[in-house]
Amino acid sequence: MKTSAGTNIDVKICGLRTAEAVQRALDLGATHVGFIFFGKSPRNIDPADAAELAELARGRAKVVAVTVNADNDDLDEIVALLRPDMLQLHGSESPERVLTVKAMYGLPIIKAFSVREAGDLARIDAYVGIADRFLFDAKPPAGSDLPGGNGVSFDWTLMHALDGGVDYMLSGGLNKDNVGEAIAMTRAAGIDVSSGVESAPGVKDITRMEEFFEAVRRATDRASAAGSTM
Ligand SMILES: O=C(O)c1ccccc1N[C@@H]1O[C@H](COP(=O)(O)O)[C@@H](O)[C@H]1O
Repeated sequence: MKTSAGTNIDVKICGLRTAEAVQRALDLGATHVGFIFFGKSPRNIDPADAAELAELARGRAKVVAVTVNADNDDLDEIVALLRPDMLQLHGSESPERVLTVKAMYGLPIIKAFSVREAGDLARIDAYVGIADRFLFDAKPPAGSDLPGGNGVSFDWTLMHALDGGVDYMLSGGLNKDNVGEAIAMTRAAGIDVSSGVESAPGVKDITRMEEFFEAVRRATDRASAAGSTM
């Protein structure tokens, strides 16, 4: 998303399920639109339905298929129908599995990692040069069925320990009230939100999306006024 100050930050709106929400996300400046293929999620969508929605985004934003430890049959169906620009692997996929999936479809991979403490970041080492982008999300709360989309944040100061060259998106409990602080604190190249722009699980709220983008715009403008190279 290009801000009024001319800076760039990627904004991914995840878990879209209606044409209205996709259209509004695009109009507001989403750079990535995410579709969730995980049966336990309230945002789960049938690949054929997602494919229809993806046509609205084609050429305007990157279409991202979000999967969790998906097998080849499921991935084949999702990729064939959706024709995503990127795959987000949000489970416990090994580096070898990421390499295999990347080779199978020739698509860039966003590999998600759940973070609670500093040691969790070391897990990315094995994926450097394999995953195209990292995504840091909070660890799910105890008892949750979902590896993501839980609306919980983690300690963003942990990101300060990352090598400056690591290209990553930040997610986990972002909303209009905290996204500015998250951007200022981490200088993430992209942010990703799902439940923080919903009125109920799986139901995107247009006003909340507008407020979210406005908060991102304010934060990036502040960062650019302060001389950040964001
Ligand atoms: O959103 C989901 O339901 C979901 C399900 C399974 C894997 C990932 C999922 N979403 C991802 O979770 C994070 C953060 O979500 P939230 O903003 O805290 O609700 C985000 O990266 C989504 O892509």
